[in-house]
Amino acid sequence: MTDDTTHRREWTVTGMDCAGCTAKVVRAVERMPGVRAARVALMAERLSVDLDPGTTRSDQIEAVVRALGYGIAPTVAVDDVPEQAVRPATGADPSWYRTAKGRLVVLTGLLLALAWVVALLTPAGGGYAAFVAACLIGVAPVAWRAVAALRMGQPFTIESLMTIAAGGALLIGAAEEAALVVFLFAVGEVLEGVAAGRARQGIRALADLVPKTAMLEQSGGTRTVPADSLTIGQVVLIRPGDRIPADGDIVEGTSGIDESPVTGESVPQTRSVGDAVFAGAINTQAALRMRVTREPRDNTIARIILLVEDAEDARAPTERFIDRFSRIYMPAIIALSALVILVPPLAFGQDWTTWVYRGLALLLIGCPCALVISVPASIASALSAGARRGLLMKGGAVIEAAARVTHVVFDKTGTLTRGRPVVTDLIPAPGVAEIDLLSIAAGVEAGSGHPLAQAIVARAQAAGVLVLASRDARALPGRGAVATVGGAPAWVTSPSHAAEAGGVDPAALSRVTALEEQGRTVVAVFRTGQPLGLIAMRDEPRPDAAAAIRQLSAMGLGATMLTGDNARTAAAIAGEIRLDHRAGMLPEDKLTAIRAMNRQGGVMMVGDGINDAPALKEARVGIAMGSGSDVALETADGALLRDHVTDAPAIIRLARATMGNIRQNVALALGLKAVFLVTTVMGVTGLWIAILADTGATVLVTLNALRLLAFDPTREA
Ligand SMILES: Nc1ncnc2c1ncn2[C@@H]1O[C@H](COP(=O)(O)OP(=O)(O)OP(=O)(O)O)[C@@H](O)[C@H]1O
Ligand SMILES: [Zn+2]
Repeated sequence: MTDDTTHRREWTVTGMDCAGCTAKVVRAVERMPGVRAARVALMAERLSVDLDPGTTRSDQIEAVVRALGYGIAPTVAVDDVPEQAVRPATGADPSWYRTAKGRLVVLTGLLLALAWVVALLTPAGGGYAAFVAACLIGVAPVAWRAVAALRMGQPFTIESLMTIAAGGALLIGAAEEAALVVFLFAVGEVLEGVAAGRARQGIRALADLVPKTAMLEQSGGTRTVPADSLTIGQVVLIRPGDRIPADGDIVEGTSGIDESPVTGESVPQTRSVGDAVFAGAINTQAALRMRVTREPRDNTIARIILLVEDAEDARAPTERFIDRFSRIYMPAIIALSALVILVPPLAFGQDWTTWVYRGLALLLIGCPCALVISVPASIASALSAGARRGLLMKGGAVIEAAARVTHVVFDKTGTLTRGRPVVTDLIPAPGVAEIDLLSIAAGVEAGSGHPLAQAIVARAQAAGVLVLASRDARALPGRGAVATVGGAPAWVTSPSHAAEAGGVDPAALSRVTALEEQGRTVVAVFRTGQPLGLIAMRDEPRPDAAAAIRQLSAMGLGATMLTGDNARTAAAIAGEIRLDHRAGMLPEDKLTAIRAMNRQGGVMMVGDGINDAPALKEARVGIAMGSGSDVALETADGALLRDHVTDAPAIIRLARATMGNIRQNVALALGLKAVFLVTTVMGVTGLWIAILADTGATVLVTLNALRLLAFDPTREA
């Protein structure tokens, strides 16, 4: 996005409570010269701007945002000082009474109380003047913000509606009510801020998991250093009970690691020398030494937080609809209120004061805060509720698509099965020694990352067999691998591919069938025209795979296993887990199958992301499973960080609950508006009820969204 003259800059902006606020900031900044694009992440309180610093300086942008009534401070200049690109772990929001909006509540409240006292003591009308004063002083900062927005080309803001309504009320002599409205408006703003802050904290809590300091090993002992100063290759000491300060590999010690903060996995895992551990996890038992493998800002948890925060930008279609709706809604209400003020007195000779009053109250109904916050509040709560259990979704669009899924497709290896096949049978061809079969096969597979390859190499190492050196190693996707071993090309492939190449002796094929019917995967090893034998492996289904499929069908969802493995092995495994399957699929077959299913409805594909990234992309919703797959987190639409198959139904449950919550919120916000629209025009409710209704709706909507934080998607309904 950024070219030579454009730089991306980021700020933390405080005081934004709803999408109305973010729109105001974005529109104001985007009008400035030299600004290519401006984006605001509401829950992350982040403004990022691509700008040409030669045309507009950062402090000019800051001045504009401040004029609108928000706080602003630079976070990072991503491409200017990359080494500082660590977001400060911000703590909780400041207490409400320390914010500008909080001070306005105190001020307007005191003025109102004072005016009431004056009114009691001076029945002759001194009270009226006191209410006028209270209203004017209270509305001044609001009017100031309205003027700032107006100067930036935004006439219709909540502040401008407020200012007109309060000013109009004064003109028709309703000073007491005007002062009350100003006070209630200030209270509402604070309540909205508190509610939005609660939603934010769920995400921030993740950042607080990484300890601030680390014990760096140096010649002559350890030294306490800030955790975000660690660099790759440094060795740190982690005492039992400590949190791990960075992603790294253990170089000394064995301990139980509680990864629940990062992945949601609640059972501590035993980790030992050579194993990877994540920043934020807790070392439960023994002291460990660990070598840092990732810069602090690339830590898995830092990437999860970024993903969750940025997810807000991937807006749900519902959300975009509401944005468009509220853009029409405000002007429409203003037009309606003009009609209410003008038509009855002019056309029907009715009383001006009554209808001006009703028109002004209608203006306050025009405040779309509750409506515009209804979707992002639910989404933010859902994202952080999911993140705490290792269920990640990249934003509202993914949540919406996941809620509509009708069919779930699973990859077999590493998803429904453990992905750690174990060699069960070695069947050398006549005249071939078992050792040669194994050492040649391991030689071919040594460079491959395929789970079958790893099983063969592991078996060779365990048996103390020399792994022959190889060159020109190459994968035959969906079929096997080939390499030059000991001077001659050698293959390890599926028996069917080997049969075509003349690399299995026909007598062996019945053995293959028998092994495959037991759910084992068989590969044939051969050189040009010379069969060397068969190797059988078995990859156990994950313990919760069958439960996951049962849950999915209870939720009315279909489930299918796609595998490159042969039909008999696939049928045996699918029979154990009890789901539909399609076998013998080449990677491109998987794509075609998913494309066809996409046409019939929403398909979610769950895979380990290692060799099925294209299929994950093709599916309506692609979910990568397993914390190990770094690539997948970036390319998929979401991820299940724990190796639990039951998290697939869980993430759909979360998505469905979120969409349900959003529907409730939209209905609540629109319903309340509709009710008070009618009562206002009929004159049943007045000015201060109108403002109370808007604030009340905003608070109700946010509270309802916060219920999602407590929703446990892993529990069956
Ligand atoms: N490196 C390899 N060594 C031996 N056989 C292989 C190798 N790669 C692929 N094969 C053969 O090709 C088949 C399909 O492989 P593919 O990688 O497409 O599927 P998979 O990952 O094993 O299973 P799934 O599709 O369920 O993930 C395997 O069952 C195996 O017979
Ligand atoms: Zn707002």
